[in-house]
Amino acid sequence: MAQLTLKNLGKSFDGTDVIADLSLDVADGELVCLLGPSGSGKSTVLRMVGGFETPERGAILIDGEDVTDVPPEKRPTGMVFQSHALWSHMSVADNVAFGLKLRRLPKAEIRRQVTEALDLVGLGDFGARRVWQLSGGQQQRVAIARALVLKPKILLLDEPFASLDQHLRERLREELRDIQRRLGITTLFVTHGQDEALALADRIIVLRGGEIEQAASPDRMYRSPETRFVAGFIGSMNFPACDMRGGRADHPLFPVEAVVPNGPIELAIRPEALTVSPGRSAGMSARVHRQTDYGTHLLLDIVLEDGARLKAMCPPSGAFEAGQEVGLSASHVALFRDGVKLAEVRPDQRAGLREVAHV
Ligand SMILES: Nc1ncnc2c1ncn2[C@@H]1O[C@H](COP(=O)(O)OP(=O)(O)OP(=O)(O)O)[C@@H](O)[C@H]1O
Repeated sequence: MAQLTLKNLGKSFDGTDVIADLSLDVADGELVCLLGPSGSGKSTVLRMVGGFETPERGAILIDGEDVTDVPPEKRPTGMVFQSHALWSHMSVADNVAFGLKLRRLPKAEIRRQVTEALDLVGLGDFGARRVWQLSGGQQQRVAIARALVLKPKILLLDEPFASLDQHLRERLREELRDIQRRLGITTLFVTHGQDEALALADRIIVLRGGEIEQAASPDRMYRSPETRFVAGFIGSMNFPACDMRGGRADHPLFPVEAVVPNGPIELAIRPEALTVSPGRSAGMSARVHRQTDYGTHLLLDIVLEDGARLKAMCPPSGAFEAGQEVGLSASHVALFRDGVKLAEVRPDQRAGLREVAHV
């Protein structure tokens, strides 16, 4: 199918750099999610790839061919927007057929391709309906069919499911993933939902202030965030602070040995990496402040003696009471200083935690 290359892209609005110098390779058939907070430049990157914004610097290549100055309608890209921009008075089939008509394909061929595209998104029987007669999820499926019917080399989606309720969003996400795999189409998907990115992507690109903060598989992004920003942005994370002295973090609950220069650090601990047991911790008192039952797990809000708050995930069977004193231990801790990861440590039977990976 197709490979996408972004080379040193730069874009500013009103004299302010929104994208400073962004380079990215998307492999043939890969689904890449651009993830980041509002205003981080995700849509701007996508719109530049689609030809709706012009970069001031850099180049966009599709299969090695420079398309930077090619207008959107001539690019081998198909775009799906959050607001699907369908013509509500027209039939579903006519909406999907629109681009093919512009290409002046024979009528019978248009009908065949429209049917094929609607079948692909599970709307084979809906061709004659008016768009306004469809649900939000069905309308978004039509928008995807309309993009795919033109057989683009690259599929671009800008928060396509953001306006749908959670169940529908999850279903459409799975359907899109199936379609994308079946077609093997190279895809760039913009979202600010980390769960969406974790569920969909082959690779996640976290954008922050128009720059790539980290690029990694969902698994790696979750298990081994490289920066404090990514650690806090993806999933839930506790960040108890302490000092590093003589190769030892002096946190009373989470003593960590690591080759890290002395000075203040933050320990990054996932709620599911904390083990909570009844009784008092050796180093410092910790009490359950609140317990929320999510069915699949309990989420404990724990207050430490020094006032710090931690979230801990427990099996649904291990209920605690508010105010109960508990013991805590961590199975995986990363050390951050000035926003950057210094080391990652896992437990050791002899001495609590010791360093296993030094970054
Ligand atoms: N046409 C425009 N004119 C002026 N500023 C713009 C324009 N488009 C985007 N911007 C600015 O560029 C920055 C990046 O915007 P962009 O829409 O790419 O971010 P985003 O990460 O997609 O955010 P969101 O998740 O809110 O859609 C923002 O500060 C935005 O205000």
